[in-house]
Amino acid sequence: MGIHIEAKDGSIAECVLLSGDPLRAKHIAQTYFSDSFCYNEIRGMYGYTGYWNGHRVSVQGTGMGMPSFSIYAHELIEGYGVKKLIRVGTCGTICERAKLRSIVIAQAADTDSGMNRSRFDSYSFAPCASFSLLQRAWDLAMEKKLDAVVGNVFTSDQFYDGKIEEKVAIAKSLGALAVEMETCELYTLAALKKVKALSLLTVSDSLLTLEQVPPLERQVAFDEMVTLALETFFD
Ligand SMILES: O=P(O)(O)O[C@H]1O[C@H](CO)[C@@H](O)[C@H]1O
Ligand SMILES: O=c1cc[nH]c(=O)[nH]1
Repeated sequence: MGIHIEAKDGSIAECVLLSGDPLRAKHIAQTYFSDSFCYNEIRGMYGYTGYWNGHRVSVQGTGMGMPSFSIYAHELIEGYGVKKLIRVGTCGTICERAKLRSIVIAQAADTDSGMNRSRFDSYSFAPCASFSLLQRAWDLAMEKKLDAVVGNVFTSDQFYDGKIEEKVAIAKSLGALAVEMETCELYTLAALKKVKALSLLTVSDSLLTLEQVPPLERQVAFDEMVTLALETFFD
């Protein structure tokens, strides 16, 4: 039992899906898992364990931004022995290749966050996906002919950022595909704690055209990404 997760020992699977929105986590458990139960309600940050195609799996809400995400990922790994984590999130596209509802498979993450400067001082760590998960997700996405792209993302510290246009221009010029708020911390914690991690992101809006998917779809939809994540764990 941790400060933010009240699950009993042994009640969280080794493979965990991570969603910023706790209601997306609830929806995933209700839609994809059999025999599921809710192991966490602290702060309304739902976590569920169940079975997918006979495999034991969990899903946990993380909240938005690296500090919130970090608390849940830390407690899952240190307190409950979680070994593989796949984020199933949303992102804003900043490139022509990723359209609304495309899946972005995050190979690595740029950031404007100060968290890794605080951790590593002048050492500039490169947060990147676990290659085995990345390769499997990519191969599956191609096999299934999904509208998926692989590349870097920009993990931003602020959603409403007065300097977002300048930052996106830099990120875009360096080849980043999309903006979101957690992947850098996921990949950093995975390296520090020797676990495997991948970030899959469905494009919910465009910073280029300002199009958006409707809010309910952002909360519950994105079936292709969730199925891809589960198949990546258990292929
Ligand atoms: O949909 P989630 O997983 O929350 O991800 C994205 O959406 C939130 C911003 O609206 C941030 O957490 C960002 O990373
Ligand atoms: O962080 C995020 C997530 C979705 N869309 C954005 O523009 N930013």
